[in-house]
Amino acid sequence: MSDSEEDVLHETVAELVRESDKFPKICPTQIHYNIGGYRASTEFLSSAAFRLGIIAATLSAKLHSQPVGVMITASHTSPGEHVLKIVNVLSSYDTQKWEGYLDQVVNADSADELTVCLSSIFKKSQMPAEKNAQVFVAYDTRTSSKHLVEPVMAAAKVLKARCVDYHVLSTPQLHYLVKSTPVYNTADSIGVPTEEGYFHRLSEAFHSLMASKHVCPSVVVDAANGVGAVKLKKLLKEINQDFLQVEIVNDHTDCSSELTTTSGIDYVLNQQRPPSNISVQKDVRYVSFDADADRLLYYYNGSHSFHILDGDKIASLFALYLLDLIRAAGLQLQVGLVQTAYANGASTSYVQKTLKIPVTCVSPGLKNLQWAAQAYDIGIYFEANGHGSILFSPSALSAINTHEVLSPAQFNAIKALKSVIQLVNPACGDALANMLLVEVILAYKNFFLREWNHIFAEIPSRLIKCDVPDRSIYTTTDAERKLITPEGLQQKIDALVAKYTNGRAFVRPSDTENAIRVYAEASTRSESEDLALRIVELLQ
Ligand SMILES: CC(=O)N[C@H]1[C@@H](OP(=O)(O)O)O[C@H](CO)[C@@H](O)[C@@H]1O
Ligand SMILES: [Mg+2]
Repeated sequence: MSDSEEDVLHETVAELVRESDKFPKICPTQIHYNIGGYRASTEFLSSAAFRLGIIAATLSAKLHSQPVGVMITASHTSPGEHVLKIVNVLSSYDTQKWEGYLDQVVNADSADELTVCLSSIFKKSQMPAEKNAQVFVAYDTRTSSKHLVEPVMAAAKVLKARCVDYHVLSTPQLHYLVKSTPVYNTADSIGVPTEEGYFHRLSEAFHSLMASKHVCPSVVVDAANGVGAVKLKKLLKEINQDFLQVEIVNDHTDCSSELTTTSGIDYVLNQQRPPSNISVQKDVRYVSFDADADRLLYYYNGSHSFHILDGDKIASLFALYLLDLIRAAGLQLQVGLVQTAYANGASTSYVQKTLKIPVTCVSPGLKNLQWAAQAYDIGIYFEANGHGSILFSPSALSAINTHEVLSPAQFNAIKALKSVIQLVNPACGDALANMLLVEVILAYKNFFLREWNHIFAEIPSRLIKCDVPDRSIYTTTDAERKLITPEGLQQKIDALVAKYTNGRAFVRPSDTENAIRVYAEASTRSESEDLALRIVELLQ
């Protein structure tokens, strides 16, 4: 670094540190960037947002002006809390290193510490030379979310980055905007980089896939009083009503209201019942989103019971459809499924034994699933909680785009594959896109939810969250399915599991909450419950 560059670096760091005084760090404890981003009380996050803005701009400069997104979302947090997430880049680019930088900067306590930290990071990344960084910010509908935009913008301004405030967006929309913005004019043209471009991409693909179907499904969507309500209404304006009828409930968009605690995916999954204000009618299908609209699940009332179609069922449905299309097109492409240990064992068996495609199990967290999905030509990845998408490798895209079609059936299959590529979100789970794809497949298969549900029967399972004083004593291996420490505990769990028919269980520390999660499967509901509770006793 030349002397003049050193001078610029010192000046910039000094200016950033001065500016950071406007967003003082008041959080008494350290916070860590984990698989869900930074999650903390809103009042603690304004300093984190400023410092995250610095890292976002630095990262963008390092990536030759590729935009870096900052999403401010309430997602599944309780009122008074927020999540700050770096969008897109951190799942693919030197994750550990940059997450480490982030934590150092965000947790620096004094001006001196911040100065040392920033100087070191800037030196390592050859900043702050004029590099035309770009930072895109967006927030969800929670009233307090937009207050965290200002600190991000302030940081970007000091670093002379181009900072765009996209206002209210769903998390997957911001991913789309970051991913579709051309850099170096070599955009792989996933679509026009505007919100309209996003809606157009979805509606065009959906219309093309539904064109030959003679059904008009009717769906009730619980938008969890989140951003999905606003965005789904916009999308529906572009969707031909002959193809899909949607009624939206829980569409209050200030999700600090009490209502979020009785709606949305997490409520439905944890309580195993519909949102409290929905009375589920027989033969109607229902969907719940989470508050930032990157996750979804379906449910319905059968003759005697309530059934949830979660991420495992959605992933299996996607696999079933893609295999059909690939076969019909006459393509040789390897489809694989990526899951976490929370995937129901029956879904893993179904995909491996019935669909005969490989399954990879990875640690929870979408970025882990996305990495693993890259190993396949077409990698379907889903967490049981409804978060997932499909990744098409560059060679799969090229094979599909250049395939020589020999019959009308092959032509139709290739056309459908191209539309699926257009429909799914290339960067993350997307409740809107995935709902449209589910509807396409149900129409194609002539399935109602019952038929879809019956592709396999879940092994009864139970998930329990245990609060513990110190989760750091729990360490794991094998995609977080086995405990290394506390010593001897895994052997005790194995001994318990062996006593149950179809028993499977694991214990892991949560990455996002100060808790331990216990998951158990066994042949009957009461046995899975019993196994989980006996493991909880072991922990205590
Ligand atoms: C059992 C479960 O649902 N775990 C969730 C949860 O992770 P934990 O590490 O279990 O807290 O939050 C993650 C981030 O949103 C998500 O990726 C993951 O699936
Ligand atoms: Mg979410």
